[in-house]
Amino acid sequence: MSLRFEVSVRDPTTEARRGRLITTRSVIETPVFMPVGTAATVKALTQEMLEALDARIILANTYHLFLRPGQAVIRDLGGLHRFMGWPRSILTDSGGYQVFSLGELRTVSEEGVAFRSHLDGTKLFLSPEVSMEVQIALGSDIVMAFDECPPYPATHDQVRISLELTERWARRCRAYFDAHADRDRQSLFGIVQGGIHADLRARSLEGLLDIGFEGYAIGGLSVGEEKRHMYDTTAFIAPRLPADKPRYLMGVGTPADLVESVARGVDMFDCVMPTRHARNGTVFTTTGRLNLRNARYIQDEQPLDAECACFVCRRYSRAYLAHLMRAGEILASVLATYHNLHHYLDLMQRIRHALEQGAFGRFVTEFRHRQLSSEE
Ligand SMILES: CNc1nc2cc3c(=O)[nH]c(N)nc3c(CC[C@H]3O[C@@H](OC)[C@H](OC)[C@@H]3OC)c2[nH]1
Repeated sequence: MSLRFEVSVRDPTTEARRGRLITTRSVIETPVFMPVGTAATVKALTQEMLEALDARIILANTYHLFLRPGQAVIRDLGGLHRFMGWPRSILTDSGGYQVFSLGELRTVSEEGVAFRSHLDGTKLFLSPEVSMEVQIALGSDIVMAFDECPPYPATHDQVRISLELTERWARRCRAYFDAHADRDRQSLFGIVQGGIHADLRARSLEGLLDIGFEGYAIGGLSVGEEKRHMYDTTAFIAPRLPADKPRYLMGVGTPADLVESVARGVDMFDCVMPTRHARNGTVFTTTGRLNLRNARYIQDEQPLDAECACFVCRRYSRAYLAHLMRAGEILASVLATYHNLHHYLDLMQRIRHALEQGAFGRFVTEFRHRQLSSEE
C-alpha cells in the first residue's frame, strides 16, 4: 500500500484531527497546507526555499504540464520529481477545473472535454483516461480523479447531472489507474461534488465510496459561493468522508478558512492566495493583510510582521519591500512569496500543535477574536 494515513488525535470539541500522511517520498503532518506549484514550480521560490519552509508536499497541474512541456518529455526525463529536483511528495490536480477556467472553447461529452490550449490555441482533449495517463507519467504521488467542477451558481438539476458524469468518470479513472499506475508509489483520490446541496453531496459521496479511493477531496467549492455556503457544505460532508482516509478541501483558502475548515474535519488544503497575492504586493500578517503598494509603507522600517520569525521579517523592512514592488523587481516576488508561505505553513504548525495539546477549541476562539479585531 503506497499511502498510509494515521489519525493520532481527534479533537474533543470539533471535527478536527491531527494526523500523518506517509507517501514513499515524505512524511506529511496533517492538517497540512500544500503550496501550489502549477507548472512544476512554486512561482518565485527555489526548491531549496521550499525545503527551508519545511514544505512536505507541493502541487502541480496536469492541464499546464500536459500543454507544456507535455507528459512524455517529463516521463522520459525520469518523472516530475527528478525533472524539477523535488524529492518530497507531489499531488497533481486532474486538469478538469483548469479546462473550465483556462481552456478556450471547450465542449464536454461523455467521453471527455475537447478544448483549445490557452497558450497557442491548438485543439486538445482531456478525458479520465488521458488525465490518468498524464498523472501516472508525471509520477505524481497523489493523483486526482478527472472530474467536472460545476460552475457557481448552478441549478440543483445541473449540479445533479454534473455529479453523475463525475461519478462515471471517477469509475473510469479507477479502472485506468489500477491497470496502469505504480500502485506501490501512487495513490488515487476521488473528488466529491454536489454544489452547496447536502442531498447531492451525500449522493456524490455514496457513488465514490462504492468505487473506493485512497483519499477523498471536496471539490466544487471556493468557486464564488458565499462563505457560509462553503462552511456549511464542508461541515456537512467532511465528517461523512471515511474517518480513516485523508480529507482534502480543494482551492481553500484564507487563513480563517483554514482554521474554520480544520474545525469542520478537513486534513489537506491548497490555495494560490499566498503565492498569487505575494506577486501582486499583498502580504499576510497576524494582524491582517498589508498591500505594500500603499504609500503608507514607503518609509515604514518595520518588518512585514513583528511576530513572524521568517528570514524576510528578520532582515528586510516594509519600506524595502514597498520599493521593490513599485520598481517591479523580481526580488519583491521572491521575498513576499517566501513570507506568505511561511505565514500559511506556520499557521498550520500552530494548528497541529494546538490539536496535540488538546487546546484547538481555545485556538479557534482566540483566532476568531483576533480576526474580528483586525477587521474593525
Ligand atoms: C480556487 N478554488 C478552487 N475550487 C476548486 C474546485 C476543484 C474541483 O472541484 N475539482 C478539481 N479537480 N480541482 C478544483 C480546483 C483546482 C485546484 C487546482 O487549481 C490550481 O490552483 C489554481 C492548482 O493546480 C496545481 C490546484 O491543484 C489541486 C479548485 N480550486
